[in-house]
Amino acid sequence: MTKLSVNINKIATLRNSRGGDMPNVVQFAKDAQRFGAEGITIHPRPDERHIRYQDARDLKAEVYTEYNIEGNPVESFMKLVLEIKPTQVTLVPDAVDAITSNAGWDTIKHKDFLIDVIKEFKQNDIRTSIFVDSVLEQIEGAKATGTDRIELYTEAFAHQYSLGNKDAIKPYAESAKLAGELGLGLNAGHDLSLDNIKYFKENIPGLLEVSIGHALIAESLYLGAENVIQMYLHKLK
Ligand SMILES: CC(=O)[C@@H](O)[C@H](O)COP(=O)(O)O
Ligand SMILES: NCC(=O)COP(=O)(O)O
Repeated sequence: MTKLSVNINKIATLRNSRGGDMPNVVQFAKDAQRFGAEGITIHPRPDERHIRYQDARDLKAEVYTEYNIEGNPVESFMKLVLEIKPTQVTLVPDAVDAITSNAGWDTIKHKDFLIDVIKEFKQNDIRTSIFVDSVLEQIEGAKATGTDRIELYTEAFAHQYSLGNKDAIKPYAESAKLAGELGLGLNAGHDLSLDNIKYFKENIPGLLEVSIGHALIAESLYLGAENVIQMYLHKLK
């Protein structure tokens, strides 16, 4: 069974574009859970251009499924996560100016840093996951940090799959196998979508959780547009 955690960063991005409170991110999280989401993911960035630190606090009371907070463990992020104590923290090595996440950790180079950070979260009963590329040495390096889980960075798979290259799944399947042998829990995310999720799931053993945001929100807009346009037309009759 693979859990679906809905990433609601895009809801905050849409809200921020007008400066008001529409759509309301807490209400969206409540509704997403009512619709069946098994987790809510947010990724607060230091410049708060998507989800804000205060959103992260406001969501705490309403997320009764798995609450997953992703981000680079800079001081302000560490403080926020330790204050909120979500179900899971996913560590992502984002540059401050990255448009979106674009690489996994170098778990070998940053081993000592990751060991310290992971220890602190685990001492506070927060499950840890680290964002990694599908490279076997990096999965072994992740094991050495003491993390509970890894999250496979799936952007390359999603891109290649969209071009028809189904073999792009191979490094992910090998990484998943190794993670299972090492006793690491397995999550995945980035650019997963209605197009590629079934194939990904079918080929990745032991997949515990996927976090999906960008495509899920875009698909929701598109699949909902006909209904909403019809509702406007009806009210304008
Ligand atoms: C960690 C990851 O894979 C990203 O997809 C991220 O969570 C998305 O964040 P943005 O919505 O800020 O691009
Ligand atoms: N961890 C990945 C995530 O939360 C969502 O990524 P995306 O679907 O917005 O690319």
